[in-house]
Amino acid sequence: MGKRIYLNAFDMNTVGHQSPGLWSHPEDQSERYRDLDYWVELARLLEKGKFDGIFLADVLGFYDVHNGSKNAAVEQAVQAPANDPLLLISAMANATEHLGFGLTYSLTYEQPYMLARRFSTLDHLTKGRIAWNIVSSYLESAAKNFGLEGQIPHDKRYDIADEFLDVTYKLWEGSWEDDAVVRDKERKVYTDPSKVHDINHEGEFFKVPGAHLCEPSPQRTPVLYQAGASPRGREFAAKHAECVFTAGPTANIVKKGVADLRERTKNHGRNPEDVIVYTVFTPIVGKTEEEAQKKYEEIKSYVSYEGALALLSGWTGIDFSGYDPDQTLEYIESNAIQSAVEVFTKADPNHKWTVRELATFVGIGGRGPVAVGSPEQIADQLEYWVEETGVDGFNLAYTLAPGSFEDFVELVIPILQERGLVQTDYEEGTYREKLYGKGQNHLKESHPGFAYKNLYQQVKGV
Ligand SMILES: Cc1cc2nc3c(=O)[nH]c(=O)nc-3n(C[C@H](O)[C@H](O)[C@H](O)COP(=O)(O)O)c2cc1C
Repeated sequence: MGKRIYLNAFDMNTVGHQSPGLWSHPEDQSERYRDLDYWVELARLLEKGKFDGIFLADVLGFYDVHNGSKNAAVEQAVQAPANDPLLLISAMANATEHLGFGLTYSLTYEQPYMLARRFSTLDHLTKGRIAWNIVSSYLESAAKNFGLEGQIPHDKRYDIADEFLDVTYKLWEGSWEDDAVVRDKERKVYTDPSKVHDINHEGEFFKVPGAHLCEPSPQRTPVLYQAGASPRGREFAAKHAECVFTAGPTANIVKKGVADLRERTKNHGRNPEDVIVYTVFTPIVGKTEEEAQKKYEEIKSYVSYEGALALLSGWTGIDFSGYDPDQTLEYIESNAIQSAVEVFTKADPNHKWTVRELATFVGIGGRGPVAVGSPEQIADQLEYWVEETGVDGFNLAYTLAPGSFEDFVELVIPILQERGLVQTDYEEGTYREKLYGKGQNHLKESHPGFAYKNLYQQVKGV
């Protein structure tokens, strides 16, 4: 058996997600995002295919950089309209037993005290199957609607994020002792108050004097996802993340990013292999290669060029409307996703991307590769990417929802299972146990959040 490949379905509570224009394809049902049954059916399908998790992305504003307007994004449904992903999870969890839920929540527009409570609640309700995709947001339009003049500068967002995480670790790990809750009906004591500690946090950005409002949940700290890819972003990921997401057009580019991340992880005193790295990948599978190619050609004809530019402009912070389609992209410092500019400029000096090429590439599945082929060919490609780049798994983007996931579960999963590359059944237990092994409900000792475990208890004992 080769190395186990981890699989996440990559989705968002919106229309079309990573493939602008494809919502208009007759087979696409992503407009059913408004319908809870749609999500419940999807969760059941993914669990049938033994996916590790569903990763729900989120943004808090319109993609309005292109042409200085939100019109293209609104018209072409470029990650808009977008509903809140959190509210889908209870229903999906109730319909499944093992699937993990990766929920994106931006910390830039949230207080740590509130966010910690949301995730503890979800960890209880999912029986320990929740993960937090830590983002600090990249859209100017979001910042303005949360009352800011504009976005907080790129690297400062990560400084704030560092302190935010410290506060949440204190709440999740340090505030309630393991045996604080006794639920003793005879003595009429639910919780021993001497075992619930105020965290007394007073930092540069946050002040949280009190105790966590929730009792300890199965995982305490949710599984931590992160996708920062700029140097500062990778530093943050190397320190905090248990699962890291990356996206790049070629194996060589992704490989460099993975090696850099693992090196940084080591520098933080963590085992580089403790970080599970996923890259974005979009499969278009047919029963035969010809069928897949036909599907691909058809899918391509539904991609929206304007929509793809709107998406790309939002990610990079660059307005492409003034560019000639044959003009090449050069590196520009940006306050949005710096790595989105970098992978298409600096990362491969031998390849200059024209705007047209970029839009065509991004139009299907965003910033990751598209693989077209028979089930065996797709399985070969996944194996190749793992071997070539050092990633541990994939965030599989869809072209048509839920058809892409149905095809994958029906056609590709059995082959991957036969090759011993993906799980044929789930481990029991929490999401963290399913990723790291039995008994691993909580953060590993080498993780910075672990230091907060029993912190206040020790202080009291001094
Ligand atoms: C696979 C993947 C998924 C992402 N999902 C989100 C998301 O849902 N919401 C968000 O605001 N940012 C998302 N991002 C962006 C990153 O979290 C991060 O903000 C971005 O890469 C900017 O950081 P950087 O400049 O350090 O790369 C995602 C990135 C990747 C690679």
